[in-house]
Amino acid sequence: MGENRFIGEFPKIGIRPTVDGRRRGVRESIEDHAIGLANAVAQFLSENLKYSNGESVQCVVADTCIGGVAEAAACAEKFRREGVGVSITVTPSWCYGIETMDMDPHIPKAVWGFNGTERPGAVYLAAVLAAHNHKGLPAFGIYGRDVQDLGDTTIPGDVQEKLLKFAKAGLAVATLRGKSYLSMGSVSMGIAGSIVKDDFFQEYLGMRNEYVESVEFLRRMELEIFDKEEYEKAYKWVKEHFVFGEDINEPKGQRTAEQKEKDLQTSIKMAIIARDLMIGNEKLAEQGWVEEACGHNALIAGFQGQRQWTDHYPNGDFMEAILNSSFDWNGKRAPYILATENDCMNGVTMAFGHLLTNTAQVFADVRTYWSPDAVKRVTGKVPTGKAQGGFIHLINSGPAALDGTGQQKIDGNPAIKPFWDITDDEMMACIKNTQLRPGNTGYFRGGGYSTDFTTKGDMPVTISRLNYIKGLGPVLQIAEGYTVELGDEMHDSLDLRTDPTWPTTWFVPNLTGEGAFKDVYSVMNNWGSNHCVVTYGHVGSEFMTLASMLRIPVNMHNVSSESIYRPSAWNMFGTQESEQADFRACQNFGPLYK
Ligand SMILES: C[C@H](O)[C@@H](O)[C@@H](O)C(=O)CO
Ligand SMILES: [Mn+2]
Repeated sequence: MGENRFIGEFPKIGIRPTVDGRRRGVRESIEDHAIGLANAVAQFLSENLKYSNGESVQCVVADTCIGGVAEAAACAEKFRREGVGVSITVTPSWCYGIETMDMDPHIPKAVWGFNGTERPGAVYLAAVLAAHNHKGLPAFGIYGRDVQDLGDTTIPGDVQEKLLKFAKAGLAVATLRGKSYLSMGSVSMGIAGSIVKDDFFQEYLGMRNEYVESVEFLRRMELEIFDKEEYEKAYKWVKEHFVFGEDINEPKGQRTAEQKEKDLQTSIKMAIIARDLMIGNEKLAEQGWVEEACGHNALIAGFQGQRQWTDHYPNGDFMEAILNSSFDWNGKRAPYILATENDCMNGVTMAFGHLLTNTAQVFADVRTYWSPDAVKRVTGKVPTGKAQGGFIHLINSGPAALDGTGQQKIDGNPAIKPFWDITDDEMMACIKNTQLRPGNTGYFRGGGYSTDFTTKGDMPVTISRLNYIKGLGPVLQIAEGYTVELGDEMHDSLDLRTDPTWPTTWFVPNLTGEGAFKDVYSVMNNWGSNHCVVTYGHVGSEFMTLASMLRIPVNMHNVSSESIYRPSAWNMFGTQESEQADFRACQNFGPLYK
């Protein structure tokens, strides 16, 4: 379908059928069932999961059943050769735990112990999970709720759910590994999130850090180190399809028509150059720029922008918005992950959301909690419906994907979809509902174009954010909720008090009445930084599964306890106060790549 932008292949899922190694009767009687289960899991996962380019996820099954150490080693060797990044062990029977288990410390692991009783698959499951815990190699247990008959290779619904949750998060872990975070510029406006903690990237994510100074954009523009044909195409596309909105600057702060035209051209060139910096472009090699053609293998990047760049050159808003979207002048394609203000912690959070859902992400400032009283004081009206307890204004110039307009649909409702499910009409609707507006020249003295839109209401979304705490390391916070619409009048009076050329999302978290989710105010009050990421869907539990694989504790969430899925070892740190147990488990096992 789409391209693979990165060096190497997408990680595969390795399936390991394990059996009791006793030949002359026992092994032979269960092998077919074990292989049948392994094939069923492989088929189920490749039918239901896609890589970020839209292709089906690939599974590899071990060449033989694994009854002992020699076969476990042969399987590990095959998995290494095949580029397996995630492993799932399946069995209907008793097997020998420490002789058959997957010992690779970096590969996320799950074990499905068949719930039958003719043979003791669940006994193995318990034994092998104990072995994983004993050895500090956390694994996810999968034990179906209802007993199945010997020989049955159907995958029950509850097992399917766990397989998918595990595999999605596991593939995200394996995809991040070996990729780069590319920092374009340095720290923006004193924002701590834009201090790139290389130890965090290396030890928690298995990623490399790369750095280019923003002056590289100037060099590439001046020496025309970009595909000029592509630039012409992009320029035409932008002029033809985007609505150009009003300039809200005071007349003396407005840029001239000539400057604005130049700003638009620069903005488009910046988008092409940033993408080339991230993933390379073979067209550059044809022009003799072979080094530049290679790119930085960057799955995530950040652009400092403010202030040195934006004080003199057009802002990065168009570049950030279009790269983070699921489409551009070349048509629909996976989003590139680009954080504004070089907030790498939000950039990583965006990558989590993208890899778990294959959708575009909305990067935003967590700007304002509007209480019902404050809304009444300012507008004379009280908010109603989902917004009645107040709401949070998410708004930042730049990096909100245009998919965040909410103009795509699932079952007739506003949604954000993987690029391969987006129709041409939906793509155009995202564009038509966005205005390119001359940036606020008080902030952006070098001009540029911000992307103004308002997110459709009633979308189930999850906001999240990784924070870095000295002495503790990274922690993740999550709030599931909904986007809301306020009606034109209320929207205008609240939005116009802010930076109205920026994209706005009105958000209401789901409340539990307790702790940080006591009310909307307390969610705002407990947010750990100036930024968050909006991901389509209620996917908090997917984030939590991923965080546990990376040993990142979750310090705040409103995910129901039944849908939380973590390695079995986590229960050994306490089954009642799961938040504290998570902290202790993460601390105990330490970063995945340390
Ligand atoms: C214009 C301002 O500097 C904004 O960019 C500011 O509100 C932020 O986004 C801070 O994260
Ligand atoms: Mn910001």
